[in-house]
Amino acid sequence: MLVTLEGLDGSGKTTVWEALQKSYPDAVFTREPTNDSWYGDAVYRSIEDDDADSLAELFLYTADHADHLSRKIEPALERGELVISDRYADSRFAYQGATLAETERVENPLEYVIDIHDAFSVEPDLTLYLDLDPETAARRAGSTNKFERVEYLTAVRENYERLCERYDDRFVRIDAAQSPAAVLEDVRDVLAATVDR
Ligand SMILES: Nc1ncnc2c1ncn2[C@@H]1O[C@H](COP(=O)(O)OP(=O)(O)OP(=O)(O)O)[C@@H](O)[C@H]1O
Ligand SMILES: Cc1cn([C@H]2C[C@H](O)[C@@H](COP(=O)(O)O)O2)c(=O)[nH]c1=O
Repeated sequence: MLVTLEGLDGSGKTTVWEALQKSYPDAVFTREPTNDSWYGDAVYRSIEDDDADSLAELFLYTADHADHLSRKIEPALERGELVISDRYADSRFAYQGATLAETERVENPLEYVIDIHDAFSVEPDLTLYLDLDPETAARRAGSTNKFERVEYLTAVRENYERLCERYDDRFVRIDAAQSPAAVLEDVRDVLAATVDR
């Protein structure tokens, strides 16, 4: 089973992902951008580049995703393991969908990014969406990179809203404005009802 954690920068995904490692010791914990491949290194270089080309950046993230799938996720799923990923393809849909809209490079940016993935990606079974307002998200994240701006995060959140509607069979919204303990409790309840069933 593939479970993904999604949300704005600072919404608390990594905090939850780290806490879950104790509860699911046999699961494969992974993340995007990856932090163990040169594809991931290239993505991080692009994140630091304020002038990165928006389409080139989309394809760097997507290359990292393709490698992540074939090298780690698909083999784990074939072994019947639980995979929990801190960010996944929906981050691309939401973030690069917003970047491409800002730079007006393609028509229907969200559809464009989704279509690129359709041919090869694996859809998650469950997506835990940590929903938080952009102001709190940017403050928590510390506005350390070009993505962590309130205006941009507002557009990203609007895309996540579209994804919640489109993929309502797998998206579960968690109120990420709660205390860390309350967020984790909600996450554990959802996992208990799906993964542990
Ligand atoms: N529920 C919460 N309430 C208040 N602060 C929180 C909460 N969850 C996490 N934080 C704090 O907010 C900051 C960002 O948390 P975290 O790194 O888990 O977010 P993230 O969604 O993984 O961010 P990013 O996508 O930027 O990596 C950290 O300082 C963390 O301690
Ligand atoms: C996977 C992915 C990520 N991003 C953005 C979101 C963040 O601002 C950075 C790095 O992610 P982290 O969780 O804070 O380490 O990258 C993106 O724009 N598109 C993606 O596909």
